Amino acid sequence: MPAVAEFEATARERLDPAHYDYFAGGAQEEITLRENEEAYKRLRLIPRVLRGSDKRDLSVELLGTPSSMPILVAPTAFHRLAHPDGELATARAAARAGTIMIVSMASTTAIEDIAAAAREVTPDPGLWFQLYLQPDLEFTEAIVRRAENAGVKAFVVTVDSPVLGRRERDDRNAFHDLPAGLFVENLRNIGENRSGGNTSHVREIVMSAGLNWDHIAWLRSKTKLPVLIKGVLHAEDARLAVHHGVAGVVVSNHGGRQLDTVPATIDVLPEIAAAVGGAVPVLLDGGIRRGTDVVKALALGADAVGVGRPVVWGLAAGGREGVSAVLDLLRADFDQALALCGGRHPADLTPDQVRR
Ligand SMILES: Cc1cc2nc3c(=O)[nH]c(=O)nc-3n(C[C@H](O)[C@H](O)[C@H](O)COP(=O)(O)O)c2cc1C
Ligand SMILES: CC(C)CC(=O)C(=O)O
Repeated sequence: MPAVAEFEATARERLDPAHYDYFAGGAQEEITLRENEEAYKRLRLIPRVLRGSDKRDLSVELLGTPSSMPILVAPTAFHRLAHPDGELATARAAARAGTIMIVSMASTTAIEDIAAAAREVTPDPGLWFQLYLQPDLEFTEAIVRRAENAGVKAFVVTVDSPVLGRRERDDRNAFHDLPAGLFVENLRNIGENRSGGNTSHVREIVMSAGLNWDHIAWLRSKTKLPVLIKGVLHAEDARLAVHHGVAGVVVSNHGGRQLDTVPATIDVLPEIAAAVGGAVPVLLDGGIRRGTDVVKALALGADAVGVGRPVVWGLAAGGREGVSAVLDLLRADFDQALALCGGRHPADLTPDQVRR
């Protein structure tokens, strides 16, 4: 079974170089981008023995959503740049794998169509929706309603993007707009009354540096669904998140695409897990490429991990089949690493099994 790196190599051959750079790249010198993967290579695993690790069960439940494994599809934008089937292919593959797909608000397919594709595969797919809270709260609320009506089961608010990071590859390639015919479909036809009745109007996503905890309280007052925040790196922010009633925390540096030189997520996970103290689920993404990476993250306190680029590489390499192949590969790799560590279930892994 090919490794994630081989899917990346195939994707690179198939993609327009500017689009490959958009997916692959990080902010500025890409120190954090590299660090996310390098940090795992510095960690060593200590297996437990004679624990009867047959009959493994990889399934978890996160905030009421069951998942066949603790490996989720992290939200990534613009899947139709990677493959013509775009998010439809990703959603079908995630549904087939029985795992949660966190749909990016910046998807190039409407959430209703994504949900319909997933439902072709399974009646009750685990779809969550990532939000960039827009300064126009009425507009944001309309997106929230739209996603709820499509059947999403949680909202994941990205909080690491008060402004967009500077991606120098995109600057060099002058890649700043979607090609003709591709749109951020979730922002189509929302608030048309205020834009003069133009029904094909698609607004641009704006990053809002003005966001604060009151906006999280506002969102919680507008939806009964769990609200997670994504992009936490400071233990005090994790504590504040619990204090403010957030349902879950995603330890993320946006795959090294926002503030460069922040640490690898795996390196801040222990302090964040300690700060949260089990009050809410802790998820992590960034640099997960192997089953042993998943094992390390779970051992150090994550309830589940997200994969961003590996899914995009699978999509670009082979559409739905490619995404399925990547998810199957990560599942098999994790299952094997878990067995080798003496675990039967994700929760069996403990911090003493990881050494620096
Ligand atoms: C091409 C690309 C697009 C992304 N788009 C979004 C997005 O729309 N919303 C978001 O919250 N995070 C976005 N992210 C960040 C991912 O959710 C995730 O944090 C990151 O990809 C994890 O790192 P990995 O790619 O090493 O797995 C994006 C990442 C990439 C690579
Ligand atoms: C629309 C974008 C801002 C998507 C994103 O989060 C990213 O490219 O990292």
